[in-house]
Amino acid sequence: MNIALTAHDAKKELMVQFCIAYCGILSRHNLCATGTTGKLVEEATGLSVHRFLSGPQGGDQQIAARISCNEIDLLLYFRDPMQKQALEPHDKNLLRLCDLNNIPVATNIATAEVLIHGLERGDLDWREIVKL
Ligand SMILES: O=C(CO)COP(=O)(O)O
Repeated sequence: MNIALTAHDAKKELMVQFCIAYCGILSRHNLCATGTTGKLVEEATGLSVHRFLSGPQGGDQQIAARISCNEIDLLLYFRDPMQKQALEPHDKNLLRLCDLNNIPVATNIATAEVLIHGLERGDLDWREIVKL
C-alpha cells in the first residue's frame, strides 16, 4: 500500500514517535511524505521514505495530486488544530480529495492507531481491488 505522511510543526514529534512504534508495519509498505516530515521520520526510524518538497514549497500539493489520481491508499496527516495552517484552503483540499476518492485519512494519532491496526489486519485490502 502507498502511505502518505505529513504533519504540522507541533505534531512532527508525535508523527516520529508513531512511526517508531509502528516501524515494523510501515516497513512493509511504500511511504511518501512532505519534505521535513519525511526527513525526520527517515532519520528516526531508518525507514525508506520518498520525500516530496516541504509543505510550504508545495509538498502538500504533490501529495494532493497523487491522492487525486487515487495513488495513495492511506494518509496520516497529523494536524495542529490550534494553528492557523489547519484552516488554510490547501489543507482543507487535501481532506476533501481523500473524501472524493474514499481514501482513509487520520488527522490525529487516535485515528491513526485504528487505521494502522486495520491496515495490518487487511481491512484496507479492498484498495488494491479498487485500483485494478
Ligand atoms: O506543510 C506541512 C503540513 O501542512 C508539512 O510539510 P513539512 O513536512 O515539509 O514540514
